[in-house]
Formats: sequence, C-alpha cells, structure tokens
Amino acid sequence: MLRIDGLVCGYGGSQVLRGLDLQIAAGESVALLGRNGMGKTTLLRAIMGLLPAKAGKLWFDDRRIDGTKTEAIAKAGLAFVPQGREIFPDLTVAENLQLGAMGRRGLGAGIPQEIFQRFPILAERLKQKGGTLSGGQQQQLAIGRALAGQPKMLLLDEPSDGLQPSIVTEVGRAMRREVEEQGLTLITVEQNVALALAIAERCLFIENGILVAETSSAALRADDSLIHRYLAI
Ligand SMILES: Nc1ncnc2c1ncn2[C@@H]1O[C@H](COP(=O)(O)OP(=O)(O)OP(=O)(O)O)[C@@H](O)[C@H]1O
Repeated sequence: MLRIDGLVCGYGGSQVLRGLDLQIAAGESVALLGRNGMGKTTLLRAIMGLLPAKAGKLWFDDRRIDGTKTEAIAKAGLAFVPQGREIFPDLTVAENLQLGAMGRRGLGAGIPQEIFQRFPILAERLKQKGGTLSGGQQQQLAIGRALAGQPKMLLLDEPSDGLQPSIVTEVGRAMRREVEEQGLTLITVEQNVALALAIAERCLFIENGILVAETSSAALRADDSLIHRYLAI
C-alpha cells in the first residue's frame, strides 16, 4: 500500500532522512520507534507531502505521491494526526468531525457512526467547543476527525503525548479495533513502547534518518534488546 525508496528529506541544507526505504502492506499496523530527533516526524510529514522529498520515490496504492500536494494525498486516502493534536478549538466537536468527513469525502458527507463507538466521549460532547475538552478528549477528537474522512491509512504522531495512562490505554484499544475491524492501515510514531506494542504488530527502528532494524511486536515482547540499543539514552 505504501512504498518508499531512497527517501532523502530535511530542512534547509540539513538532511534528516538519508535514503530511507520502507514498505507497508494494506491492513498492517506498524510502530515507528527511535530516539528524539532521528526523523520520525519528518518521515510522516514527507509522506503527507508537507515536506518535499529531495530524492527518492514514494508510492501509495501504486500511485506516485512524491511531488504531490497534501490535499491530493489526503484525497487518495492518507490522513495524519500530528503531535499536539491540531483540532479547531473554537469549533464544536460535531463541527470538527464534520470538517474531517467533508475534507476527504466532499460536501454532505456525514460523520461515520463508528467514530462514536470508538470514542463514546465524543458523542456526549458534540456541542462542546474543541478547545474546552481535556487533553485526552482532544486527542480522541483529533483521531476521530481524521477517521471521519474514512482514510485507508492513518499516520499518528505520538498519540500518548501528555495523556494520563488510562486514556493512553483507551486510545490504544480504539486504534487496535480500527485496524482489526475496519481494516485501517496504521503507522504510529510513539515513545511509549507499551502503547506501540498494543497498537502495532510490527516495529521499525529509525536511527539517523534510515531504518536500522525491524521486528514483530511479539518478538520484541520476548526480547527487548532492540529497545535498549535504539531507544535507551
Ligand atoms: N521545522 C524544522 N526546521 C529545522 N529543523 C527541524 C525542523 N523540524 C525538525 N527539525 C530537526 O530535524 C531532526 C529530526 O526531527 P524529527 O522531528 O523528525 O525527529 P523525531 O524522530 O520525530 O523526534 P522527536 O520525538 O524529538 O520529535 C531534528 O534534528 C530536528 O531538530
């Protein structure tokens, strides 16, 4: 579903991604792990067309997407929930979700009801302004808004950031069900290894802008030496 060959990308003259290769099949849930500053967010932004590739090729559903505008990439079925959950604080929960639905599916698209099964709190807060929700509720709204467009693939950047443990567990369960029941393909960047293991069946390790190791979540649970090598400070 997603294929990246030799991606080089960065800011100004500095390269962050240095020839990164990656393949993700439809229906897979993959966690991207690595120390701070190794290029995880940069990779998600490059996939969404928010940062231009300096070299390399990207395909989504067999279509080249490097050099493509973000709007067209979103229409093709990719959605991104950035770190810090960028919701519209002055719009209500319902309006946030409505915009997510229309963004990809066009005017008149309704909010898919599965979103309220995933995140029941959103159904209770429909008329409340996004900015008045707690951090955990805003994260659920940000993910719900992305899912309202019924994407084929979702890119999630640090969903646990700033959330209390019980909400992290709830978000993890909701994402796992989205993968298993809706067939969503998912890439999650996450520092919280427990959450990454709960969401993903495959873990990729990034260091200095390339993928340096990969393993199944089951293997990582049994042997955490890769975590010590690529995540310990
Ligand atoms: N807008 C920017 N302008 C210049 N440099 C940037 C910008 N954003 C990130 N960088 C730099 O690019 C490198 C990779 O950053 P990136 O955010 O991709 O890392 P990360 O692996 O996601 O880590 P973190 O968990 O810290 O976000 C870092 O050295 C960072 O300082």
